[in-house]
Amino acid sequence: MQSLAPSSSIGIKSIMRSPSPLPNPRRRVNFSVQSAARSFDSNQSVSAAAPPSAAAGGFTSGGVGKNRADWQSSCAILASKVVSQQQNTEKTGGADNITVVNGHRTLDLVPVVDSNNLPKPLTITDLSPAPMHGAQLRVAYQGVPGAYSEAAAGKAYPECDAIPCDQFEVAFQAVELWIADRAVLPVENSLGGSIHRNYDLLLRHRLHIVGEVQLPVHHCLLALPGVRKEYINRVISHPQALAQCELTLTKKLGLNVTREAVDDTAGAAEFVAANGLRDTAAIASARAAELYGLNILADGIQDDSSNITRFVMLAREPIIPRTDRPFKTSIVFAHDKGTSVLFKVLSAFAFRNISLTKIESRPHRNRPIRLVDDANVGTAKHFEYMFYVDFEASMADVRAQNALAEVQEFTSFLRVLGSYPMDMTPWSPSRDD
Ligand SMILES: O=C(O)C(=O)C[C@]1(C(=O)O)C=C[C@@H](O)C=C1
Repeated sequence: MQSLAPSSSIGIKSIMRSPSPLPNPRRRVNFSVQSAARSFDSNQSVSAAAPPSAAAGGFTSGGVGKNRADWQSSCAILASKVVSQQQNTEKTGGADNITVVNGHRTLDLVPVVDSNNLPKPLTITDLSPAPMHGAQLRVAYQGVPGAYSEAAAGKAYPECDAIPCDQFEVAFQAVELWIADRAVLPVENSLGGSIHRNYDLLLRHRLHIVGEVQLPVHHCLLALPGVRKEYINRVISHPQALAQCELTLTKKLGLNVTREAVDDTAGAAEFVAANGLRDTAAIASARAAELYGLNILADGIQDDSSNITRFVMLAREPIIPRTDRPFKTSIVFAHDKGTSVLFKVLSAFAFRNISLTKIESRPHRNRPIRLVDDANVGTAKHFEYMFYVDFEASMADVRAQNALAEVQEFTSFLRVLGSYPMDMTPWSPSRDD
């Protein structure tokens, strides 16, 4: 269900799903482990790697989302229905197909969109029963069909059965509970920056990063057939997508209208279609336009042609790191003596000529603030952080092992989130630019 929520601090109103009910009791899962690869954590525990076949995760060819009907029936997915919204649209009394939108008369060409055939996102309440295991790799993503995350799942695992989830958290849990085999989740965008929620969830859950994919994100402005740009008084989409198109919307398209945030881009398209909103446009993919029967009013509306989102692939077990192709390793660490450790950690990589590709810091939830003196008396001195670092080396590389051994001496907490093949796909700008 969706309902209107108050404006966010950046002045974008959110259309959010109502709070999900509590999860069903979890099923405990057991799985065999092998001892080929190690991952460090704060307790110096060792977790094991999957065999290479599972590790590779199936980079095969084909389409996304086959056997959706099977998936739906076996999981009894709850349909998340959108609440009809009061529209700013008035129908003329007599003429059958004429609609007046914002004072403009237009032919009413609203198509009958039957999105019932599309898989509905998993919700937290769907997470108890594991469905029958088919041959295809089941890949959880956040959003509804037509979301960029679905495209990323298809790029990562071309033959996969893509499973929509209504929240990132649900995608994590779907893998943990064996409902899905992998999750593909966005972590950063070249224009909008990091998707912090997923950094926090990576720490809270015990999944391993087993790969990455970079997806060029090509946004379109979508509206119901017959609706023209002049009729639009609201644009809705995922907050990242709104941010990625802000300049184009205002400067190029002159759309100085209300923005509202929704859970994902394709969900915005579905919302416009399902509610017959003739005064609202959605920012989403061309595939979403096709799936929900919308027209593309403008194509390639991202502010920069190099609009790329990086997704990570998550699995229950790590892969065996290799050195015969470029690998990346992601770690997270903290130190109970504050941030001064950062320099030492970074130098452990610099001395070994290991390039860093990303540094991110997040608040340390268990220890948010550091106090002035050891007796814990006095005013707050500074915030405490968890640091996330990605570096260009495999855990099978001795340089990386030595660097991490050194890092472990400086830090009070260290966890390897994953060591995985880098996405080396050559990048080219979006179609129109
Ligand atoms: O809304 C979608 O379609 C998504 O897949 C989510 C998401 C994101 O979280 O950043 C992914 C890629 C784009 O950058 C915009 C939105």
